[in-house]
Amino acid sequence: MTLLELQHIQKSYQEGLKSKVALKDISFGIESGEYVAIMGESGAGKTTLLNIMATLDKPTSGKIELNGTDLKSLSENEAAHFRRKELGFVFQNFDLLDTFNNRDNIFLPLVLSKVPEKEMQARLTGLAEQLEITDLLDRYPSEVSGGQKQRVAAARALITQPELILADEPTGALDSHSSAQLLELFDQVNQAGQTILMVTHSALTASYSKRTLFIKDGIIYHQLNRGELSQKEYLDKISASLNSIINGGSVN
Ligand SMILES: Nc1ncnc2c1ncn2[C@@H]1O[C@H](COP(=O)(O)OP(=O)(O)OP(=O)(O)O)[C@@H](O)[C@H]1O
Repeated sequence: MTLLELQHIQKSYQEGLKSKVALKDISFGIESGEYVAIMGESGAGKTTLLNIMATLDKPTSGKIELNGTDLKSLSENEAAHFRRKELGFVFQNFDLLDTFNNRDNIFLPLVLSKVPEKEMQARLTGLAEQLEITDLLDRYPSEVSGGQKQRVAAARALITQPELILADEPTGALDSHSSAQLLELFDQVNQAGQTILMVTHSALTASYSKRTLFIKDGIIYHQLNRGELSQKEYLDKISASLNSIINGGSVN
């Protein structure tokens, strides 16, 4: 079943009198249960694309549907409701609230959805252990490191068990041990049926996905499927594609 469908997405930003094209013509579909990475050079339009899929921004033209809902037609209120219900965000700017401790930050989306406290606690225990944040739950976001904040934010995104997880550089602030843990957790939730779409600069992070899309010049320039490849073989292919794309060579 197609979960997310983008057709001829174009996005321009107004810069004074000039208009700058960030996305020229993007079309692709994501099936329910897929695990997709999006790569591309700095400025290629990855965050722009993610923001459009997250209903935080609207395309200038083109069609985008999630589970049959036309995301372009949602009002601000409808978009907020939609995000809470359907999406889990693991974004770079964490967005944790400093007036709540980490536990309450993680619980916040469940409180908004009126999930009983016992159920909230049950969901948190395993997640916190896997992300190694159990000892940090009583602290405030300002009292933990950038990498720890990122793991708290990941717990907050995963605890709602959203159908679609959108991640922007999910391992950006993490050391290699924490990165591997988060990516293993992503693997598990993906195997349990949740769909993941992540933007990353890291070929290693992308090698955990099942499919990698490369953006260049505002279009999907190339894509790779992991298929039966080992993670190492897939990583080598991603790195080779990235090199060719950056150096202007051909990709295969
Ligand atoms: N609000 C904005 N106003 C004007 N231009 C913007 C805006 N946001 C992004 N851009 C431009 O659109 C292009 C794509 O930006 P975007 O942030 O999507 O790239 P990216 O691939 O995520 O880059 P990075 O890897 O560095 O985060 C860039 O040229 C950027 O300068």
